[in-house]
Amino acid sequence: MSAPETIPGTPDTPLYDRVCVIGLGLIGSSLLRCLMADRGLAGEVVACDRSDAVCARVAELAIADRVENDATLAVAGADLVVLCTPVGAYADVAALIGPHLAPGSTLSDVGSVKQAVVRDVSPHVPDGVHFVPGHPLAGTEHSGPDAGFKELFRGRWLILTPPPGTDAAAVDRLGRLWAACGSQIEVMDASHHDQVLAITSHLPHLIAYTIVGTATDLEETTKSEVIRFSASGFRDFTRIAASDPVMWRDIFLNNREAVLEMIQRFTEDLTALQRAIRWGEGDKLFDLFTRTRAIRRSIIDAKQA
Ligand SMILES: NC(=O)C1=CN([C@@H]2O[C@H](COP(=O)(O)OP(=O)(O)OC[C@H]3O[C@@H](n4cnc5c(N)ncnc54)[C@H](O)[C@@H]3O)[C@@H](O)[C@H]2O)C=CC1
Ligand SMILES: O=C(O)C(=O)Cc1ccc(O)cc1
Repeated sequence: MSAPETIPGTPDTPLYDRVCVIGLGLIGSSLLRCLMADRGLAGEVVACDRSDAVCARVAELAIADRVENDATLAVAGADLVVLCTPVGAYADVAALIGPHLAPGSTLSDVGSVKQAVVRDVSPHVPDGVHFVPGHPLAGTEHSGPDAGFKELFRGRWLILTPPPGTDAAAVDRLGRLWAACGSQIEVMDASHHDQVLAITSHLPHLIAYTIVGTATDLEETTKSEVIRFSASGFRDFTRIAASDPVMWRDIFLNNREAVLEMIQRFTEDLTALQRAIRWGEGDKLFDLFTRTRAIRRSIIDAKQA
């Protein structure tokens, strides 16, 4: 699906009458900021988090019309509810809010995995509520409501994974909301999403956690040198390895099959490189590094096109 050309809504006739965002960290608070900046998207913006401190901070930042600590009250009368908690909390949150979702409303999310989300949330979605899972391919290593910003989704992909048979109008309407936040929309099935994200996002994060963990386990003197002299390669890994531990624990536990398959393939390729280094097979190293450089260049070219 390409970005729709129609104007998403106006303050008089907004795209959704009431949008409720549950989980007010980096992603939830960025979405709130987008909704508050464009009053054609939501007539009323309701924010909900289980943490009193987070609710208080969101009220202070004034990035919602109303802040609710109780999710059952927060979702009442909303025609769009977006789950923005770590995915490990989805089953509990869905069980809690399911009976309170308005008929005809849409339930969505921003979770980094999609098959487990369908597994955990679908059983709690009442008949007549449209369930349209989503994933913005946009983020940082920071967490919490202060980390969010309204430009986060600009120029980034937003993947929707509606289960077969989902109402097309509900999918289109949600796509228009994200397009208005600056995202480019793609629709795919949940299992394909999880395969693609396992190699493009989940494995890179696992490698970063591993490298930084390995450096941390080095003896004290070497460790302090690593920190002191860390060049850009290692520094990039430390940025990614600073990502939220709860969120990433939940991602790996909930995309187990695809991640394990990618680890297997990666391990085999790493072993091949290990052999090439051991036996001085410079051609093999050169050939691989030449191919990977071409991939990097094609990504940059595609971005500039
Ligand atoms: N951080 C990133 O770069 C990206 C994250 N995502 C997805 O977005 C979701 C949220 O991630 P972040 O915003 O980074 O997390 P975050 O850690 O910044 O915020 C999560 C918020 O959820 C709240 N929360 C946790 N359990 C809750 C519950 N049971 N009920 C109500 N609130 C609850 C926490 O109090 C916290 O305020 C995750 O599912 C993640 O996979 C998607 C794209 C990028
Ligand atoms: O900070 C980075 O480099 C990221 O990769 C952010 C990110 C984290 C999780 C996602 O599901 C999508 C994007």
